This record gives sequence, C-alpha cells and structure tokens, in this order.
Amino acid sequence: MTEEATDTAEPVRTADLIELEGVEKVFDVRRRTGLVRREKTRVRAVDGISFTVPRGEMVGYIGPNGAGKSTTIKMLTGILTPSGGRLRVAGIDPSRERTRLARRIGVVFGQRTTLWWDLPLIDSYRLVHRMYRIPDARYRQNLERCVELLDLGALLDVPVRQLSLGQRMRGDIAAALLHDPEVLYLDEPTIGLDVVSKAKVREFLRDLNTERATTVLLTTHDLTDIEQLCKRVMVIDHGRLVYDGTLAGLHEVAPGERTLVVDLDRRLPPIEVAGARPVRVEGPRQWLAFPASASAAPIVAALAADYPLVDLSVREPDIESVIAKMYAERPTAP
Ligand SMILES: Nc1ncnc2c1ncn2[C@@H]1O[C@H](COP(=O)(O)OP(=O)(O)OP(=O)(O)O)[C@@H](O)[C@H]1O
Repeated sequence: MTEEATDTAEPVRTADLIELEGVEKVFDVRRRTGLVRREKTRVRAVDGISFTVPRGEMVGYIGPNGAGKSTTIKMLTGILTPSGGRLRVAGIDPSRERTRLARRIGVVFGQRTTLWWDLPLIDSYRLVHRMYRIPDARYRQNLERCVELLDLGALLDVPVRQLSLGQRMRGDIAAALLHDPEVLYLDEPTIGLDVVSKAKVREFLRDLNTERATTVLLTTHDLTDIEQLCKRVMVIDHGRLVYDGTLAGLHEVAPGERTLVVDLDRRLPPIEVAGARPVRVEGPRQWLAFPASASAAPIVAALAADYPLVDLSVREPDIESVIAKMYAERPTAP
C-alpha cells in the first residue's frame, strides 16, 4: 500500500475497519392516496444495525429484496447520511468525509457499471488513475496484476458497451481496485454471469482477500458466492440484523431444502419417491424438494430404478428460501 492510496493522516486505531453502532436510516416518503391527496409515511430502511468487520475479513451481507442492504452500503460509502447511530469506515465518518473515504474504499455494483460506456476499457482506467491521483508506478503495477488475473489483456482496447456482462464485471472489479482500497463493497458481483465467469470472479476475490488482506463486504443472492468466499455471513431483514455467524450455522437455524430437477422421457403424474416430495410438474420435467442435509444419492437411485429418467440436476437452496425458512421457524421474529 502506498501512503497516497491509504491516506495515513489519521491512522485507524482499532482492528475493525467497518464499525456500525445502532445505525438507522429513515426515509420520508409521500404516497398518493387519492387524486390530489398525498400522505407522508416513514420507511425505516435500516433500523438500528450494529456490527464490526475486522481488517482482512470477507463477510457476506444478505437478505431478501428491500431488506436494507443497498441502503447500508450507500451509508458506508457516504452517499447517504444515517438518520441515527454511529458509523465509521477506516476510522472515517463516511458522509462527512466522503472524498477522503473514497481513496480508501472500492465499490462494485453488479447491476450498473462505473466504467465509461463509450470509451475503450483502458481509457476508463486512465481516468481512474488521474481521478484518484494514483502514483504512476503503483497504477502500472496494479493494472498489470488485474489484467493478468482477470484476463483483461484482449479487452483493454474494446469500448465498454461491446463487452459481455462477465467481461464488463471483471473490468469493473479492476477499476475499483486500481487505487488499492482497503475495503471493497461488492453488490451482486456475479449476478447474470455464466458459470465460467462466476468462477473467475470468485477465484480473483479469494486471492485478493488472501494476498492483500482486503476487507470485503459482499451482497449477493447466490449462496455459492457466500459458500466459496465468506466464513461469516450477516442476514438483514426489515432493516434489522437477524443473524451474524457462519454459513453452516445459518443452515442449522434455517435448514433449507435442495431441489432435484428431473427430466423424464414423457409426461407423468407427480413422482412418488421416498425422501423427497414433488413441488412442481411442467410437461416431462418435475421438481422434487428434499432436506439440504440429506444425500441425493438414494433418491436418485430410486428414481433411476422406477422412472424413465433422461436427465437430472440438483439445485442448492437459494438465500431467499433459507431466510424465509428462518423466519417461519422464529416465533419471536417481527
Ligand atoms: N431513496 C429512498 N426513498 C424511499 N425509500 C427508499 C429509498 N431507498 C430505499 N428505500 C426503501 O428502503 C427499504 C430498503 O431498501 P434497500 O434498497 O436498501 O433494500 P435491499 O436489501 O438493497 O433490496 P434489494 O435486494 O432489492 O436491492 C425498501 O423498503 C425501499 O423501498
């Protein structure tokens, strides 16, 4: 890390790079209730969240749609000011010193790019170089590393608008890392990517975290991202932190179901097999749910023996269903 990139004017005193204490964000929303009438309502998007993330940790931040994840990340970058509580990133109050913080953090949004759409990829990097005043040697070194590890060599002269989603995402991740941020926020970094691109992105993030001890807060709907990258996962719902622990622990409090997707050679009534229950039938394709903790092997063997099987695949439980289950089984949940 260089002095310029880390801005050592005010060293971080604690090992925690991200600190939230009772953080709240309330939006006042005007809703139309009649032709002319409007009613003012309050939305508590983030409702008293406290957690800390030590330097070098990679944490999953998950929850259903509208739970408050993006609002939290926007407060952590300084785009939004909290309505209450205390928040520090690398010792800095984000909304008060947004520009200073920008040199210490990187942000990647899976659903929109920070790259210049009409320019070749390399031009976006040159602009980032100047905007962040990255020392030349450091910029070249970081660019070389990203180009190599993210396989960007052949793409540097291609206008961003011509890149595939996976290529663009790798381009965005590189752009977020050229200034050596200590903290990286990733909002759905693998959304819409094919299997190969997902694997590439995950491998890169794992190396980044191991080699550079970059602290990462990862928002995703893909449980595999969490499984492969994060030892710790935080679950937010209705603006509140409802779980903070390991992914294995989350499965224990909310054991999800896996799904067998079965292709038969013809339409048949719902399959009856021990250990699984039919949940959907569409022509010759059927879906069977079974407990995530159980093995698929005996079910598959029974299916193969009794049914005209053409193909089958196993789907992991998605985050939405794990969380839904968690709520169903928490009588005290709000
Ligand atoms: N600018 C805003 N004005 C009013 N309400 C907002 C605003 N931004 C977010 N909200 C509300 O705050 C709540 C939390 O939204 P947020 O975008 O943080 O959720 P999320 O967990 O990121 O969801 P998703 O997974 O769909 O992106 C939602 O009810 C949303 O409608």
